[in-house]
Amino acid sequence: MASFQISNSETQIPAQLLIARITQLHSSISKLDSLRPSKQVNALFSQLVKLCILPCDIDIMDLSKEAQVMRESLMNLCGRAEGFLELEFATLLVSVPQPLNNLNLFPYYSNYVLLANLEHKILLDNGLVHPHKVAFVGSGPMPLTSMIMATHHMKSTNFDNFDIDEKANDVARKIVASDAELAKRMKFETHDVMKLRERLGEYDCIFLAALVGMKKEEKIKILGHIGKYMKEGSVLLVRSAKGARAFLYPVVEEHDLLGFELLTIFHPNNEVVNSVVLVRKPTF
Ligand SMILES: C[S@@+](CC[C@H](N)C(=O)[O-])C[C@H]1O[C@@H](n2cnc3c(N)ncnc32)[C@H](O)[C@@H]1O
Repeated sequence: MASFQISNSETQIPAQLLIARITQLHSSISKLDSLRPSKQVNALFSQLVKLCILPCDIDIMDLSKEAQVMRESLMNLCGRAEGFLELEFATLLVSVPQPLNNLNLFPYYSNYVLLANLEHKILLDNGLVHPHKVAFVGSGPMPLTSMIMATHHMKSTNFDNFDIDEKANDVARKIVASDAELAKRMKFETHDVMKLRERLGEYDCIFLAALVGMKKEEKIKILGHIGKYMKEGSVLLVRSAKGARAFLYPVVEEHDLLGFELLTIFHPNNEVVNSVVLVRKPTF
């Protein structure tokens, strides 16, 4: 297939052209020996992210079967690479003094700052002003959202971070430990979200990371499980994706959120990748 460069113009990119280019990148990424950070891996993924945030009128529901299979594979490759990137960077970070002063060196730090600002504004606009307790499910080795929220927006809130991966929690705990006040408010526990039950009823707000529940049926099961146990009147912030960004992350649609009151769905058009879906558990 001819290789072509897509200009960064603001005009819409034809969907077929974008899908062809993403398919090329998927083929290159699939052939990599490792997804751990390297010059080659980083270059391919940054090209992919740049493509997926271009203005393009693409609906993944209209994809061909072949393109749907490629998308599933690409999302998993991206999720694994993101995990490796976070683990490698977090491990490096805890080897230097004052790790919290160096978060901005993380490649996607500015995206997370923009995403946290957006998510905080959406929470404020929907009446969540000073939450006492917040849970972040799928916090990872680099819990940037919790840390940015706790230090910039919710300065007296307690964050319980849950991740299925003990290694992720160990290194995340070390990053935060360098700030005694923050460490008091930031806990990290190793649990599969599906094994959390009454605990989920303790929170005013629960964040569900985009990478928790990669397949549609898995995501719906997780949403139903959280909905069953979260306390009435509390809110759930679900990260989703739209358009070409859906080649990077799973899509959560309104009809996936049975039993919830939909408060807002926000789709970014800047360098932020995730869409933000905010729902509330109704009070009966
Ligand atoms: C790498 S982090 C990336 C978070 C990213 N910023 C996002 O919004 O998705 C995603 C984390 O979700 C965790 N995870 C995946 N499935 C999970 C589950 N069922 N329960 C708890 N954590 C899970 C993974 O271990 C991983 O560390």
